[in-house]
Amino acid sequence: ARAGEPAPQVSDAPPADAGTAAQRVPFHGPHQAGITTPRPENGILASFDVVAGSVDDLERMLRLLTDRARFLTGGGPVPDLDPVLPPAGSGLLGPVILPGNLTITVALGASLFDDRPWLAGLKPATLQRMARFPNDALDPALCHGDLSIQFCANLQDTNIHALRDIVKTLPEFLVLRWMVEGNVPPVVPDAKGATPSARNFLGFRDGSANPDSNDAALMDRIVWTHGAHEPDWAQGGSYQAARIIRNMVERWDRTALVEQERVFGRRKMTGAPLDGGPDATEQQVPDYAADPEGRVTDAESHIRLANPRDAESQKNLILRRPFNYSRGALKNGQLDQGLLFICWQADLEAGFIAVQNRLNGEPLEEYIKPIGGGYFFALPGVRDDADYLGRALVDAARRT
Ligand SMILES: C=CC1=C(C)c2cc3[nH]c(cc4nc(cc5[nH]c(cc1n2)c(C)c5CCC(=O)O)C(CCC(=O)O)=C4C)c(C)c3C=C
Ligand SMILES: [Fe+2]
Repeated sequence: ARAGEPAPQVSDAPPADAGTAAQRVPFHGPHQAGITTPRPENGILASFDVVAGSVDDLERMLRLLTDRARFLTGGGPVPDLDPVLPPAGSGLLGPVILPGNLTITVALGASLFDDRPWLAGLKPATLQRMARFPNDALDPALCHGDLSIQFCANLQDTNIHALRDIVKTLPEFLVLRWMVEGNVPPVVPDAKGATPSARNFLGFRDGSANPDSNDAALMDRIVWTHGAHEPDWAQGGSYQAARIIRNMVERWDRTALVEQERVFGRRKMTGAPLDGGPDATEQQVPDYAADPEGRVTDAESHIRLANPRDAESQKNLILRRPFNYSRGALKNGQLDQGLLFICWQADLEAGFIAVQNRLNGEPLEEYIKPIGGGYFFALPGVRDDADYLGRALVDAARRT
């Protein structure tokens, strides 16, 4: 404490930063936030079963969701109610909600369409139920769902507050199926002010070769749905592939560094590709044409299989936006840690499914185990105060 200021007490809350608490991501726009938005420190992915037997139900649910998301991401005072009633909110954030960089991203699963004849013809072109891949050990309690909501914010309490608000407001429509909490460890910017990629729980920088999320033309091509094969209502949305992938961290921490680097095809500390010189950074682009036999970068390495960087694989680019998760210990005494892998693409089959099929059998499989997840379609954005999430879908359902 400075002179004259009271010394901090055990019972004081850790001081928050007023600037970051007030950070606000615009809710309105052609696309939903939380997809090309830079990741804040914390995330939650929650999957729900939907109770909606008619278009009217669906409309009421989507309007309610929109209202809550608009308020929670914008912030403002919580209304005072008669004390004989439950309070308007959980109170977790106090009487005035500070947005704290919150984004709420709503996406629909294939089962929402498949189980409802009045939506059947309107399913996005490549939306489907997630099928098992060879290395998967899927827990049914952690898979699929009619609707996903991704919460991202500076503080996990902001996400939890938003989740509790939505669970409380929409009990007649939403039944929680599974949820995973994750985080992205902050990194000190380098001397030039650039921030390197965050590390995952295997200790490697994750995100180095991600497409540039500030390149709007690139995002239009690889992230946002477009084209005559998609229903009109779905233009400007995006497919979400979510995978809960356990990391066998005890085994990994006993694996030789050369093997760890061979498995990924990158240096552990810098994130540079293996064909880079001693000063190479994670931004350096590997040159596979100069290494056709895979002597420097193993042909089976994670990055080479995920993106062989040939003309053909250009159409398989995806935007990865993952979170690390750590949720205690398993009954066998192992740490329960992993990656909440989330990626976004304009076409699920050309994106995640094609990349995962190339990765099947990769050496990394010895250290990871996918245990859950699902595929969802993020609705196009909410244009203005008069609009709501999925309005075009509801209008189309009424016409058919
Ligand atoms: C199907 C898609 C992918 C899954 C599932 C996946 C899981 C996964 N990845 C890591 C760690 C790293 N991945 C890296 C690169 C990378 N990964 C994918 C796809 C999936 N990863 C792609 C498309 C790429 C980029 C390849 C390229 O363009 O060169 C890296 C290297 C650094 C980086 O670019 O991010 C790491 C490290 C883990 C731990 C994991 C599952 C637990
Ligand atoms: Fe990866």
